[in-house]
Amino acid sequence: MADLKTWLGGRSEGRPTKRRKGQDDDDGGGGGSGDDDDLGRAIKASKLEARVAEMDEETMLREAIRLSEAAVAVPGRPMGEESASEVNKPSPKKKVDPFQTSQLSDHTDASLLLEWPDSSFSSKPAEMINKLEGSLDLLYFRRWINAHARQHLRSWLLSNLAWHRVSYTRPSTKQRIVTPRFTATFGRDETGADMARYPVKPKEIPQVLGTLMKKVEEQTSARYNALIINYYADGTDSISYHSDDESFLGPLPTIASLSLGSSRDFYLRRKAPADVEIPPASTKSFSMGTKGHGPAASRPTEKMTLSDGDLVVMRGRTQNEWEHSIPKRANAGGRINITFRRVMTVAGTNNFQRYNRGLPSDDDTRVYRWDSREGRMMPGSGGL
Ligand SMILES: O=C(O)CCC(=O)C(=O)O
Ligand SMILES: [Fe+2]
Repeated sequence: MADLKTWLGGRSEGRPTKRRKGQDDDDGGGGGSGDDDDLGRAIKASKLEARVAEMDEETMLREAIRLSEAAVAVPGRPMGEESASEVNKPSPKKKVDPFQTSQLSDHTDASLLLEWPDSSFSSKPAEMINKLEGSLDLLYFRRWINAHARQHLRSWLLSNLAWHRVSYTRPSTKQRIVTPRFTATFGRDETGADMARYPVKPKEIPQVLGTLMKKVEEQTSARYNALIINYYADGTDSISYHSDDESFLGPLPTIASLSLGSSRDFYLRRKAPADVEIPPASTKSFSMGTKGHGPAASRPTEKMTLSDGDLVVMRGRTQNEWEHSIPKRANAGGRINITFRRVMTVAGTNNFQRYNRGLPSDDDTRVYRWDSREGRMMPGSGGL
């Protein structure tokens, strides 16, 4: 077993997690800033912020299911920044629509969204975030999309997309998982496979998103063919620690992630190298790849805040050696995140459909649409 100090500071090869996209959708929590010196302070702070960091895996799962069910039952907050005093108030009775989606849906600047002129984007060069000998390799374009364009994009997404709240029963534990966020998925088959090989046919990438994807490709020097769009209604929605390191994304996948709406913490945590033993998370029979308490809490972490318009690109060995998460928070309004990635196989695309759009056999096959009068997602029909 490698010495922990060496592991914290030194070179190591990561070990891919066994989680697939969307599996065990509890909340990771935990983490902190990346430098070893700051680690204790950061962990303490992050534990205060994310109470789930203290829970064992089983409790986290139960809590996640409870919270995500509550998030469906309780009206979510509309997107936009909120003052602290507004948080935890009962849902407002009057219509609150800070994105003015009702007004914009008729007046959405179609030419802006279809052509995406260069003036919609910041020309500032990316900040490069490189840690632990390049194992973490990020490009960070703050406020990449300008305010006008991102408002139109948000409105367009909310007005036009059909969203899913995927639920499924985990085969190993028979536990019912409700993913604590809404998702929409689009993709393009580039394998030339017979469409019969897709139990759920990938949805064609809408033109607005296809042209945006081209801009992201130019900016990030990579090619993509699959989009996962996440909508986090409020701070109870989250994505737990995971890596997008599935083999169908290729050996060193580049994943670009665009944020719209309320700011959220984005935590990255180094995986345990293959030669470091991680004690089990609890005495219960839960095993979640490299997740766990104890040494997990002392892994190098990097904490960022992703704000409206920010574009982050995870490159190189990042997915192999690090995990990332959006932890639950008390204070958060609505947020949309669009991830761009390149899926290489039919099985990969089917995996995305499974974990982001559900299957006809799932409990909840409802489609959700944004209701601008209610200011939240409601079961509905239609949409892209
Ligand atoms: O919401 C985010 O910023 C992260 C989403 C993510 O990690 C994913 O969809 O794989
Ligand atoms: Fe991810």
